[in-house]
Parts: sequence; structure tokens; C-alpha cells
Amino acid sequence: MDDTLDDEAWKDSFDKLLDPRPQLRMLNIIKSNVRASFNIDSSIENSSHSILKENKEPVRPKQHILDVCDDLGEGEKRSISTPFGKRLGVDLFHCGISPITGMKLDGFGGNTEKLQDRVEVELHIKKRVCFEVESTNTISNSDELKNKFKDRNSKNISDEHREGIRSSLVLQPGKWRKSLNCWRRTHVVETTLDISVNPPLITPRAHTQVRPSSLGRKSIFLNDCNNIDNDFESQVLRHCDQRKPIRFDILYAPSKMVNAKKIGEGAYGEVFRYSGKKRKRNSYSTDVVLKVIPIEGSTEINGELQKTFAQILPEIIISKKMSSLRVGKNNTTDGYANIFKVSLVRGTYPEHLIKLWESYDDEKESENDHPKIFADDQLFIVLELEFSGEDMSNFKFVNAEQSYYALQQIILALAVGEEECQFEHRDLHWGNILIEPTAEKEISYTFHTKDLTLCSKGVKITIIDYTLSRITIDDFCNFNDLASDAELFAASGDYQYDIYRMMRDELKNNWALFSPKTNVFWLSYVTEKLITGVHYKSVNTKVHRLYIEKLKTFQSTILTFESATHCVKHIFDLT
Ligand SMILES: Nc1ncnc2c1ncn2[C@@H]1O[C@H](COP(=O)(O)OP(=O)(O)OP(=O)(O)O)[C@@H](O)[C@H]1O
Repeated sequence: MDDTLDDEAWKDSFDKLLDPRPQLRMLNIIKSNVRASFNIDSSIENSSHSILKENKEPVRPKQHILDVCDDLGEGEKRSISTPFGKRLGVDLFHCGISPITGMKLDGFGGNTEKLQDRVEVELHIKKRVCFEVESTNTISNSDELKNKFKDRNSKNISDEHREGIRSSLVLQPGKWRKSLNCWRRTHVVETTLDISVNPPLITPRAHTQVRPSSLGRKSIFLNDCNNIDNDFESQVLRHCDQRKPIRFDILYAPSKMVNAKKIGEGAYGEVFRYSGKKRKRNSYSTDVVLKVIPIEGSTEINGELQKTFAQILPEIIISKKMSSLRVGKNNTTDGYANIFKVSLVRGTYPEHLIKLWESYDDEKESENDHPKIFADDQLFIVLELEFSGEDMSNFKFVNAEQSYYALQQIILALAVGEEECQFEHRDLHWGNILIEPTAEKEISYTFHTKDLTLCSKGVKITIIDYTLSRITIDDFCNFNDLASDAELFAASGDYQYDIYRMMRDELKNNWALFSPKTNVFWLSYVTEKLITGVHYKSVNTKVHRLYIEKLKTFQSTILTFESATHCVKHIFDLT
């Protein structure tokens, strides 16, 4: 009897995903049709397929590099990035230099001293900046800008304007909000030009009511709904199970926060970790993460206006909804941050948290403002979350087999979100994917009533930060309207910044739409990071090489899918 395995037996479910497309893959048709995969392994500014193939010239000086970009046709400029070294047939940079300008990015060594000096002298700010400004391309004077463009039609004004921004707006990979705010503060940019050319295309249906809140967050009721509750404070209090704010120093007294430490920071708040109590009998005690977000105050914090009740409410709703997917009937996943509690507190920052903030600042140099600035009447939203590990940019995978399975967890979590509540994350960069080791062998999901399990390969992923996310809950659609965010779409520095442009094109700048293709774009970005960006313990093994190849094959097909759901249906052969 022949007891050898048949040819297909070694394949796992992920390989099956690739099966329907081998001919396309061999012909390389997928790449040109879907516009994006040829440039996947790094990125920067926009370019065209043809340039990638044809340009074999040696490296040219900076000015010529910019000329090459300017030669591009109208449609091509907007679509996708290509690593510049690739286009020129040379490896121009390893990671820290913008391929557009050859500028050094902050944090990568080189001539940063000069940059620091300039920032401190000219901008009078202490913060680290994540971009470098090239004076000839900087739009720093609005009159100059007007003169430069006065004879052009408005479309050209906008395009030139955007290109002008792009040439100086180079952000580091991952968290972008603070560096972009810093750029905005230091550049006078006439974003109104862009708004007039590119108006938001939100076209609510007949019975739709739009409830705007500044800072881009919008909620649309898809049904006829006359009872809009505009009392956002009461709604926030309801979500907090409170009738009024609690004193900050009492709710989070030192005795309640054992082994506390500041572990991170975002544009909107500070993040602390401490040892949690056992929540249930027989359960393990998990560490708790405290995310502290100042709201409603008139002082700017970390370069941002504080969020209002109206702006924080959708984030609370989305966080709770995504967390609640760990229990349910039709669609379940624990791939989104687990939220234990939300509270509204008032008062100055507790002294022990200030000490933790200062220790972090001594060690890592905080980019945030010192929390001593808050007065006694300051309000904060405090989210208590389950600690979920390190973000992907810092995590060290054992090998590509482990990261390949982590990718599958991300796909499934997104698919469950799409199925349950038309969820699109819209900002799934590697700083928003947390990873921690797990002893669990398998991770379970329910997708469209079907129970599915994945090998964990020793890691568990968690998706965080819903600031740009879009969701529908009970005919209530919530999204962040990025229609007039000219600078975000002009940024470069990583494939990540192409994704914002790809989303805008896909949605035709109508950010209320549900288009799960945006999740696919982010999956393409994550796969690229797993191939070329993340840290691995062992790279000289057969299994690592095998799985890097699998990731590359996956990368060449991913953009042909319409959604994470579509992808999962192929992986698990669901019809
Ligand atoms: N549940 C968690 N477990 C572990 N670390 C976390 C958790 N939530 C947040 N963090 C850490 O805190 C950092 C900041 O959190 P988060 O991204 O939610 O803040 P933010 O203010 O929304 O950031 P942004 O600047 O993108 O707006 C994260 O990058 C991560 O390192």
C-alpha cells in the first residue's frame, strides 16, 4: 500500500487561499490589475508601473529625483508608491531616508543634530520631530503660495499644493498623529484650497440625519430618527455607569494600582499598566492598562485641542462594541482590545501618576506635555483595558511561521468585525497591532455562525485604536470624515501613507460608505511589514524562509480580495 502523503497534503488552509490564482500569479497579471503590489516592500511617494520597469539610470542628485516624480501623469501621481531605489535600480537607502528627497528621517541617526538644532531654534519646541523640511519646497508663506498659483485653475492649485506638501511631509512609520500635528503647527498651509476642490461627498439618504462633531467624527442615522440625543455628557455618563464624575485621585489611588508603570503614550493620552486583581474565581489575574484622555478643557494638550464629550462618545461606543465581540452568537473574536471599564473622572493628575510620567520621560523622553498642567476642574475619560502585549513594531517574532499565523488572526478578527458591524479599522498600522505570547494552542472565532480555530503558534494578537474606524451599530453609522485632511493624504515615508490615499480613492472620499476593501489594503500593508519590517529571532532556518515565501505569495494576491470576509471564505473554504 502506498503510505506516502499526496502532493497537496502539506498545504495548510492559508495555502488554499492562494490556490485559485496560480495562473494569474505566474503571469503576474494580478499585480498590474490591482495597481499596488509591485511596490509592496517599502514605499514612499507615488509612481507608476512603467517607471519601475524602465528606469535603470544611476542615482541622480536630489533635484532630479524630484523631477522624475514630477514627470508622472496625473492619474499615476495619486495611486501608489514605489521604493525609490527600486525605480532607479539601486538600493538607495536601507530604511531611514526618504526616497523622494534623500532626507534623513528622525530616529535613524545621521545628520539629526542639525535637524534638532533647527527645530529648537526655529520652532521653539522641545519635542522630537519626525520629518525634515526642505526649505525650497516648504509652503510656509501663504502669500507666496497664492502668487505661485494665482494663474492656475483651482484643480491645479490643489494638486500643486498637495505635491508641495508632500515633498516636505515625510512621517515615520506607525503612529503619525503627533508628527503630523507638529508639521501643521509649523507650516501655514491653506487647506481651504483643498476643501473647495475636494468637498466631502457625504450624501446622506432621504431620512438620514447627520450629527456633526468637529475633528472629523460624524454619526449618521440611516433611518428616520427624530430623537437624536444631543446630550453627549449624559450619554458618556451612561456608558460609564455614573451619574457624575468621580475624583481622579480617589478612583485611581496608589493602593489600587500595584506595580504601576507608564508604558506608552498617544496624541490623546497617557497609558499606564498595573497588576490587576482576579476578575473572576478561577481566572488568572491579568494586567490592566489605563488609558487616560483629557476632555472638554480649553488648554491644548500634546498639540491637540482636547476632545469633547461628542468626540469621545463614538470612541467609547466603538471600543465597547469591539470588546463585546468576545461574547456573542453569530460572530465572536477576542482580537480587539478587551475593555473592563470606562470612567469619567475630574481633578488634577494624581501625584503617583505624575511620578510615573516623569520616570518614563527620564528613560524614554516623552513627546507629551507634562500632566502637571491640568487644573482641578479638568475632566478625563479613563479606559481600563486588558494588557495585550507589545506593538508589532517592537515585538520579536520567533520566525516567519509565527508571524504568518499572527496575520491569519488579524484577517479573522477583521472579518468578524465586518460581518458583525460593518467595521473598517482604517488605521491598522503596526503601532495599532499588539502581540503577546500565549500558552493557548488555538485561537477560536465564530464567523457567520461557524466556529473556526487557528493555531496560535504561541502568539495572540489584539487590534487597538479606533480613532479613524468606521462602524454600523443599529442603523447608527459612525465614521471619521477625512475628506478634507489634505496633509494626511500628502504624507509619505512608508507604504502606510499610500494606504490612506488608496482608501480615499476606494471610498471616493465618502468616508461614510462601508467598503471593507480598506481592511484588505491594511492587510497588504501588514503583510509587507511582516516580510520586510518586523524583528525575527531566527532568520537562517528553512522554516523561516519557507514562510517568508508564503507571505510573499500571499502579498501578491491579497489585493484581489474585496474584504477580509472574502479572504476568510477562501481560507476556510466557506461558501
Ligand atoms: N491594551 C493595551 N495593552 C498594551 N499596551 C497598550 C494597550 N492599549 C494601548 N497600549 C499602548 O499605548 C500606546 C498608545 O495607545 P493608543 O494607540 O490607544 O493611544 P492614542 O492616543 O489613540 O494614540 P494615537 O497617537 O495613535 O492617537 C499604544 O501604542 C500601545 O503601546
